[in-house]
Amino acid sequence: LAGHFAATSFIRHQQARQLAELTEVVLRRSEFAVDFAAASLDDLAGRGFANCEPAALQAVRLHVYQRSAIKDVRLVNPDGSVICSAYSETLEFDKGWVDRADMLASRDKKLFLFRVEQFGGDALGVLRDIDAKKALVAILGVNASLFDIMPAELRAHSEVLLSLNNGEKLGEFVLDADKALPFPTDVEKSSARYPMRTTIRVERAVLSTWNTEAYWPAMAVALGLGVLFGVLSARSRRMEGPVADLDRALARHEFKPYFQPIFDLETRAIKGCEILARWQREDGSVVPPMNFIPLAESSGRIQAMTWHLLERALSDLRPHLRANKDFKLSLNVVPKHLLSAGFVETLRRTVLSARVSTRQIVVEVTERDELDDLARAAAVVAELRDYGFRVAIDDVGVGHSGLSRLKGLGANTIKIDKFFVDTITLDASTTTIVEMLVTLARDLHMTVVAEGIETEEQVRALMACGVQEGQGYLVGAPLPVAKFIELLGARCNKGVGKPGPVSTALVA
Ligand SMILES: Nc1nc2c(ncn2[C@@H]2O[C@@H]3COP(=O)(O)O[C@H]4[C@@H](O)[C@H](n5cnc6c(=O)[nH]c(N)nc65)O[C@@H]4COP(=O)(O)O[C@H]3[C@H]2O)c(=O)[nH]1
Repeated sequence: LAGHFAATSFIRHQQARQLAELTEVVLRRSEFAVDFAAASLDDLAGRGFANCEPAALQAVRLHVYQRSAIKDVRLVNPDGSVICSAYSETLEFDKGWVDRADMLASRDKKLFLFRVEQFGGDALGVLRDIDAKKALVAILGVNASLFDIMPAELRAHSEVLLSLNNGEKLGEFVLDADKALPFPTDVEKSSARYPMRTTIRVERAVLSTWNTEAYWPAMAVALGLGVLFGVLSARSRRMEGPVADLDRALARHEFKPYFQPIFDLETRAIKGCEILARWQREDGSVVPPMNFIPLAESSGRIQAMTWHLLERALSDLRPHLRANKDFKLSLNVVPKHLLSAGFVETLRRTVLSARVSTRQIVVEVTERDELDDLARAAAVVAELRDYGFRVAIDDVGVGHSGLSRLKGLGANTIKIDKFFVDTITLDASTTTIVEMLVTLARDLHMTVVAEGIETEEQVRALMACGVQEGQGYLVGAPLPVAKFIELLGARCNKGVGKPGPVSTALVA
């Protein structure tokens, strides 16, 4: 009975977690769309197009044409009334245009959101103050496909909604709009940055069948856990702290750089690689980074580990880096380390003493944790770039920062998370997001790298969105140095320029 109870509550807990994650995804995508609109308006204002001159309006129309999510751009007075519109004919379709007083303020005090009713449908107005006399408004079609994320079993029994904090609906994904869901349960998340929230509404009855195939495994786990708990608690009394383990491993140089190729999607030429840490224990077992990076970070060991990995990687790949000056080596750096005193100087010294050009080193900063002090981070990025280093923002799209923050950072490259690559061939919503990212990257003169590419189909979909570089098992998993060099050699002998078949991929 205890096993049954544990298994059922495990499944309920899993379901609640999955629904909360899906709601979070919808919220992130919606924030992303607003970020995109705001960045587009900033770009127009920065280029001096916030006026009604025919040449400016023509430039704005071109801008709108290139961004399918943005339907129109208007110049407005401080009270919100329209001065002129990129597409003046759309003005007559407006069904009520709200005053400034009825627009909702964002955390960024120069950005307001409101609902626009157009063509009988809902759209989102994003107002950006330019100066005391004028503001720009982007009308954003909150594409229903942005929310097309529900698993197949739930699609017909759920709704995905986006609304403003005043309750007005901005967009929804519903299979049958005429049919209300019987006995729904709601999971809701509000944005911290924008006055809006997302809701996933699911028919309660389908939850009793969703994922219940996990019942017997969960039951087995529940029973097994009882035994394990006894064993573990006995063992933990004998165990030393895990931080001591880390220190010992550092002293014994057990942290090894593995290398994952970064390739040109069209030619499949290997343009560089990312260093990914592995802990190679004395007994030969290999521990993945997620099992020790968080601890290394919280215990302050991440800095020593990062420098060790870089030195080792530079020495492993020095002949290749010196022979091929276009080859780039990417290193993961956590925000805290990036902002620590002496980071740039130590990096420069380490790279120069290996006699490698700073131009070949890419500092990858993860965006998963919020970069609290954006101004300081931007100053460090500027200093790095002055010395010739390149800077990439990792995990874009799943992290905490908005695109406007990314823009302020001044990095060279955006890395699109595997999360988006996984679904790009499955749902239209991912394509919309990736297209937005690529457009924005192009505006900001940034390059885009997609992570976690496993299939040719994904390569084709990413290329169609304008992505040029990627990494993933399709060409190579993270490899120990000998295997990585073997892969580089095999590629050179084969000659690049033609897509490499999957058979040339190596696994660690
Ligand atoms: N299923 C699948 N997975 C793929 C594919 N291509 C790449 N991956 C995995 O995706 C992760 C990409 O690295 P990341 O986003 O930088 O994410 C990294 C990075 O954030 C962190 N990390 C790894 N090494 C270091 C390090 O030296 N320093 C720091 N600070 N973080 C590190 O740990 C994360 C996880 O690293 P890994 O486990 O090596 O996982 C790597 C890589 O092995 C694919 O086609 N399919």
